[in-house]
Amino acid sequence: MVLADAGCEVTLWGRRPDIAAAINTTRTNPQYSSEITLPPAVTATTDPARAAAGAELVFLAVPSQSLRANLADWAPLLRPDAVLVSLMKGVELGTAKRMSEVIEEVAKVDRDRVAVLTGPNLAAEIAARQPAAAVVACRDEAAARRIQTACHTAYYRPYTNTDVIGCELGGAVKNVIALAVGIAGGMGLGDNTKASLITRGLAETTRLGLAMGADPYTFAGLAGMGDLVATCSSPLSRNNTFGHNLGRGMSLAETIAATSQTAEGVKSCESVADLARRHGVDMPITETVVDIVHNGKPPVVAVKELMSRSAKPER
Ligand SMILES: NC(=O)c1ccc[n+]([C@@H]2O[C@H](COP(=O)([O-])OP(=O)(O)OC[C@H]3O[C@@H](n4cnc5c(N)ncnc54)[C@H](O)[C@@H]3O)[C@@H](O)[C@H]2O)c1
Ligand SMILES: O=P(O)(O)OC[C@H](O)CO
Repeated sequence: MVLADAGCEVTLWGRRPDIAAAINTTRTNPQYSSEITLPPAVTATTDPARAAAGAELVFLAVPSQSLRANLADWAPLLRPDAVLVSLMKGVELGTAKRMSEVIEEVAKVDRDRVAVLTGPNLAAEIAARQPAAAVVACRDEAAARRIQTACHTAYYRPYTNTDVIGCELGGAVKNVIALAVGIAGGMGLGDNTKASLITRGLAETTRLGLAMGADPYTFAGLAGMGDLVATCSSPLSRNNTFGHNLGRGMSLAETIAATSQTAEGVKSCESVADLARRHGVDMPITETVVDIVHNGKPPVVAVKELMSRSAKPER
């Protein structure tokens, strides 16, 4: 919708023939965001060759853990000069790779042709065409500007940035922090607790970013603070809601059953913790989220442990 509103011809690939047919005939997706009428410039197909044919810009928006397998099928179909844009906010399990790294590796493209679009962009609000800003990150500034133009509308304001690592980490780690904030909210804890988690969450994100070569200023921008605030304060966030359900006592199985879309932080908390260990960075909130979500640690115990860590200077 954003790309079409900005003047692009868009071909949307999806797995399910019934949904693709519904989009083409009714201009709506009956499963997600059925209240939106898609612009006429959007058509849908289940044929990846048709979606890729001639596409100068390819926006990738499948759940992060499925990117490698999906892209392996699509890569041979892409135009050799296509620019690939990741909308995904996760880190691959096992390899601890960022999505742009997976794209470079699987599609065998130079990193100047891989970009990331991120920022405080809760889908339902974008779909309602409410004003929002975003960041297009690419090592090649000219490519970032092309993408910026391709998605700039009256309600969507993208900025460019060359710090791909920082922008990607901001997007992936905020999902983990949103789980922590959601858990706190579900436990009945208030705004001091949430603000402390958000701020210390940003501190551990920045520490990891510095260790990986990111620009620390990125974390004060839309990809860092901006997305963290949106995700940690909104009931529209899947990660925040997932955490809230855990915090109010639902089991992991019940919480997964109640979640219809991807909450990236659930898997990426493990890969972010892995990345932190590989870089020798301390990420106590991320480790706590792993313990609660995957190791069955009761949230009350986890809070006590976090609060009894040794006292230290703020930075
Ligand atoms: N929804 C948002 O508000 C939002 C905003 C910004 C970024 N993102 C990021 O975009 C990415 C996708 O999120 P989403 O909200 O669209 O998630 P989603 O769960 O709605 O999945 C996206 C699409 O991928 C399809 N899909 C699921 N598993 C698949 C698989 N194995 N292979 C192929 N297709 C599959 C789904 O049917 C759906 O159409 C995530 O990394 C998320 O963090 C989401
Ligand atoms: O619904 P979430 O938690 O995946 O967050 C959506 C977007 O990433 C917010 O920018």
